[in-house]
Amino acid sequence: MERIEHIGIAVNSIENAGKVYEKLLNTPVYKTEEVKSENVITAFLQCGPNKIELLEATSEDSPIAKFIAKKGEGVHHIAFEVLDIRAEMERLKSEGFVLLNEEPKMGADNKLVCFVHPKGVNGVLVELCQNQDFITS
Ligand SMILES: CC[C@@H](C(=O)O)C(=O)SCCNC(=O)CCNC(=O)[C@H](O)C(C)(C)COP(=O)(O)OP(=O)(O)OC[C@H]1O[C@@H](n2cnc3c(N)ncnc32)[C@H](O)[C@@H]1OP(=O)(O)O
Ligand SMILES: [Co+2]
Repeated sequence: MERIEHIGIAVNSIENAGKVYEKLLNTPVYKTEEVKSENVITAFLQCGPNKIELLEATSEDSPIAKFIAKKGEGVHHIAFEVLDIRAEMERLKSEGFVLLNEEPKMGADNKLVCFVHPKGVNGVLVELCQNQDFITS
């Protein structure tokens, strides 16, 4: 794992939360993107070397809608940057972690992503993400 790439925050409204985080971090939302496969709209703000990813559900069966219904708005996941996502997925599987997708899938910001079940990580949903530029195979 290289570094924390982003922290994902589940919000009811990207528009409203975007304004709050722009004030908090004193920097503008630099990108918004819909990720249809996850049923979310995302908005990104840079915070030093890391990013904050705001996530709004686009449907009731979105993981974000389910999370907010249970726990309310708040920190949803921590994403770690990896150089070789497939190798890291194999390593985590061999360590007994439960992966939520068998193959890397496309996330926001041109990244390949994989999620690790929160039950095995002390209640924290973990995302692995690899910049597409790092793909070697
Ligand atoms: C935009 C793309 C990408 C990026 O590029 O950055 C993203 O970040 S997408 C983010 C949204 N996508 C995901 O979260 C995908 C992975 N998540 C899942 O597969 C599911 O949400 C889940 C984690 C497997 C939970 O789904 P499910 O089992 O259907 O929901 P439940 O509500 O029944 O939860 C079971 C259990 O897990 C706890 N839970 C759920 N979400 C979280 C969470 N984010 N952090 C911590 N714990 C979580 C939930 O509370 C339940 O616990 P118990 O009640 O104790 O059983
Ligand atoms: Co994320």
